[in-house]
Amino acid sequence: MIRIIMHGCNGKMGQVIGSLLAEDREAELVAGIDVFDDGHNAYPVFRNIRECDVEADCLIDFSSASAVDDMLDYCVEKSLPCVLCTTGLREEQLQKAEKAAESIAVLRSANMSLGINTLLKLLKNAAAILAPAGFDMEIVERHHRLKVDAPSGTALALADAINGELGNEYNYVYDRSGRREKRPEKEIGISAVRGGTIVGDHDVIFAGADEVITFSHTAYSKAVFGKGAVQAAKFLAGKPAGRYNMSDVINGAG
Ligand SMILES: NC(=O)c1ccc[n+]([C@@H]2O[C@H](COP(=O)([O-])OP(=O)(O)OC[C@H]3O[C@@H](n4cnc5c(N)ncnc54)[C@H](O)[C@@H]3O)[C@@H](O)[C@H]2O)c1
Ligand SMILES: O=C(O)C1=N[C@H](C(=O)O)CCC1
Repeated sequence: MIRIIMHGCNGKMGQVIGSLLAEDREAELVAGIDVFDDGHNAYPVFRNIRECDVEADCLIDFSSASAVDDMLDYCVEKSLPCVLCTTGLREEQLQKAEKAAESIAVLRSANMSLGINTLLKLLKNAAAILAPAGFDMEIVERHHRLKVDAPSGTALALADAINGELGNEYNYVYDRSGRREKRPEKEIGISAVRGGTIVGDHDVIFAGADEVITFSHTAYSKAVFGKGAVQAAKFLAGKPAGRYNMSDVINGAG
């Protein structure tokens, strides 16, 4: 059995992971960490990660950006592989995750779904053909009203996949309201919509002269993220230090 610690266990994603692992024959939740706890979980919950003394093979994190620094310190100290799913991290935190990957296995992915990870690959081909032909690129994401970070980590990852393919020459534009000028060529517009219970929609629009091609991904339930995270934890347990991503899991690398 692979023993997993759930960081952010009483949040929406933490509870999804709990339900998935309750039915899993290969992995189990051995402890949870959350600042809020009403005692309803079937595993021990610690309000402070420093208090968690439970042995485990991997940690899954769906918490809050403000909780990620302590979580990374804990994983490094305990030599615990970490599936880092929280979004909205600052640049210094991304660097800290890179540094942690020098001593433990770290898999960071803004979106654990198979669909988005496939889209990340498809976009590279599309951008390589369409951008030189003069197509403008815009990303529109839509999420539930409780989401605190904007734009979504996924929207940024989609933009990075396109930009990386194009030599990182494009600027990201989040707000055009103060501008009075035509759209420059080398930009990727990223727009965020928040409302209701939308699980997560991403449209990547390539707009050319007289034609538009749109790649759309819709998550219909949070289970798509949860399944990917559990799959990633099983993959990461026992792996040597290094930075991993969802394509390693999907391709079954190593
Ligand atoms: N990578 C993905 O596929 C993916 C999918 C969904 C959500 N997310 C991201 O995961 C994060 C959590 O999402 P959610 O919808 O579950 O949010 P949520 O607000 O429902 O849950 C977060 C939980 O973390 C807890 N928390 C806050 N500070 C903490 C701390 N210091 N220590 C321990 N626990 C703490 C909160 O009490 C809460 O229970 C967000 O950043 C979200 O964008 C990523
Ligand atoms: O519900 C959320 O919050 C989500 N966050 C991730 C992001 O920011 O991209 C993935 C989709 C759901």
